[in-house]
Amino acid sequence: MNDSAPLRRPDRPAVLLIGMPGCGKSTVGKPLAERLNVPFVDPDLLIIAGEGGTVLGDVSENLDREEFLEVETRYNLAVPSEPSVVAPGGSVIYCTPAMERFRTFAVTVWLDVPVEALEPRLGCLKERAVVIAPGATLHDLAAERRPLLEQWADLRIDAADRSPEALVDEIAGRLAE
Ligand SMILES: Nc1ncnc2c1ncn2[C@@H]1O[C@H](COP(=O)(O)OP(=O)(O)OP(=O)(O)O)[C@@H](O)[C@H]1O
Ligand SMILES: O=C(O)C1=C[C@@H](O)[C@@H](O)[C@H](O)C1
Ligand SMILES: [Mg+2]
Repeated sequence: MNDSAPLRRPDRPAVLLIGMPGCGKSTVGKPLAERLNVPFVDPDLLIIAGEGGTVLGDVSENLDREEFLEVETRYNLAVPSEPSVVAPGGSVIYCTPAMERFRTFAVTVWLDVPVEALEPRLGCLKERAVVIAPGATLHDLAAERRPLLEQWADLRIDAADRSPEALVDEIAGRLAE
């Protein structure tokens, strides 16, 4: 990731949002897609629809970590390589084959939100099926994921204390640079 490099990548028509669970990928992704006039894709919703259940926890409850990530990888590999805004679950950064494929057609934007702001946003981590080791805290998870987020991101957005509308403005502006 190089924060100062020009971002516009005409050969990459999609935008992939990454970040910690609850950072706002789904919330920001939808209006961003409207602004860019492209479809919005939330692979978590496709997983629920395809695997059955009403929340991701219904899908993950009988799967171990690796089995769940295999399911997540499979659904993310099936996202069309077309103009779109894609907002997968935060754990997509562990799905290396899917991330490598996204890199061929999407600019990856990391919504960076501090743990203190995430805690009140996140309800039940189990219902959300957050991929977190037993006994680990959100701080532990953020420390584990930060290097991966840095590795995959083309652009990091400081998304603390900012409305979804303000984030859409900033991301759309950076994409147009
Ligand atoms: N910029 C923001 N300001 C305040 N609250 C926000 C903001 N973005 C999202 N939220 C709230 O945070 C919660 C989680 O947001 P969201 O579901 O979009 O996160 P996510 O990044 O998609 O998480 P996941 O990785 O679990 O899919 C929601 O209740 C949403 O309303
Ligand atoms: O960041 C995470 O670990 C996750 C976030 C959820 O939205 C889901 O995508 C998934 O169950 C895991
Ligand atoms: Mg989401």
